[in-house]
Amino acid sequence: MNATKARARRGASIGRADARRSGPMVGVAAAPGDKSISHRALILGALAKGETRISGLLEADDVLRSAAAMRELGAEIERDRGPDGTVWRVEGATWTAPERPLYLGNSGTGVRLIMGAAAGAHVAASFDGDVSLRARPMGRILEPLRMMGVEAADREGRLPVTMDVCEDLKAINVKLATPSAQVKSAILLAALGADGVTRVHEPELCRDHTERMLAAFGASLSMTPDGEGGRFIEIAGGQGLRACHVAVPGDPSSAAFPLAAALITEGSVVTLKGVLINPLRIGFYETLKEMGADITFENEREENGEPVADIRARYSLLHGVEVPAARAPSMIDEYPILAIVAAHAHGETMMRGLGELRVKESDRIACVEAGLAAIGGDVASGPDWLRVRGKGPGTKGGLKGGALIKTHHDHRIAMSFLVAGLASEKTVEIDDASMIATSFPEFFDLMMSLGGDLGPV
Ligand SMILES: O=C(O)C1=C[C@@H](OP(=O)(O)O)[C@@H](O)[C@H](O)C1
Ligand SMILES: C=C(OP(=O)(O)O)C(=O)O
Repeated sequence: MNATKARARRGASIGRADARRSGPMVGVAAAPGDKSISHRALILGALAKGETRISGLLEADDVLRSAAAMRELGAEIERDRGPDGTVWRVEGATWTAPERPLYLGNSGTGVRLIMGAAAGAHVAASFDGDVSLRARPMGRILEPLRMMGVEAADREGRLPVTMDVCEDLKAINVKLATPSAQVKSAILLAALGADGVTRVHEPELCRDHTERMLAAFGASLSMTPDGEGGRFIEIAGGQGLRACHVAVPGDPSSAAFPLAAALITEGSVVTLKGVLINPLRIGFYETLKEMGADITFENEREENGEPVADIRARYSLLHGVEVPAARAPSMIDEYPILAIVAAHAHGETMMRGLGELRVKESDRIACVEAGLAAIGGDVASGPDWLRVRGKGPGTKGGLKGGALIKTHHDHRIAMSFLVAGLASEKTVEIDDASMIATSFPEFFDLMMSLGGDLGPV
């Protein structure tokens, strides 16, 4: 066993980790299941009549917390290993008030969608999370739920939150103030239990997995363009859901890390198979192509109502670009890794419309700026923008490395800076790799199988 493998074997429950200049990164790997779709499959399955079968579920901490919450609310959930792989079986139920607070760990998607679903299912519940989740805004969910009639106690718009039952939930007509699929989804899930037709105006389109999956579970909802790039979604209350089979595609947000590593380490060519290419999720890949990346979608196909492809990336000489604010919802989780790629491009990459990054697992604008500056990047930021000036790849450009990066309980910051280390002059170390398990538990194994020299220290 070589030294890299030996340190990987030290386990996934890890603190510090580091990454060294590596390459080439070469190989083909399956992308881990999509986190957004995995949460939704469990939640809708738990609400539906009958047995929902889920294949390809992402078995990461965030998703497993949602599964645990569904059990607490009354659903029966089993994990079976069959001849064709692992299948999760969810037997839906009439939800009942859980005995303890639902603890969603680090997961914004889990807590926000389940708050909406619990309101729609007419159950009382309390919600809590880790130190990062406790710092994130929940007013954006509580406000529409209160308009529907829910009474809830919170800690200045943050967790812990305790929601009462509202038997006569009212349909509402709302315009989303922030382009957030989590807010939109919470409202749609609550609307299932409301009296009348709820109408959500989404001025900027964001991921539509809830809408697609509600339709797959037999709900009727309508989507109408607003004539200005957004749309109206209408859904009537009182609809029951019917169990179905969900095949979870690969996560484009996770695939971004090995593919970005290939783009910035000389001689690399990496393919990630079965990645979701829903148009509302692929802003990162569009941006990379504009930067001159040799990145291709191969074998495009439709699986279970979502478009997927195998994505291949080759080491490329990149140039900086202006990333328009309008693209932010379709690549909202990919800015940290884009900033690392941009540091290896020639010239300036300007990213605008990033206000939402301030309220993710960490303040991602601040974390990226501090981290990149510590490893020799030329970076600046404003309230909702980030600018990276790259010096080009390789030994004359690239990043110096040689620093310990603070990850602030944020998996995407952790993975982004480990990828940076693969193409830096000196080792890049991160203070805490444990959060990587919230979205991408196989990260170290997959990156090492492609040739990356990284792991726990
Ligand atoms: O709906 C979802 O599954 C998600 C929506 C996004 O959050 P917002 O809707 O708050 O932007 C994204 O950042 C998160 O990782 C997953
Ligand atoms: C923001 C993220 O997730 P969540 O909001 O579910 O915590 C993410 O995965 O980058």
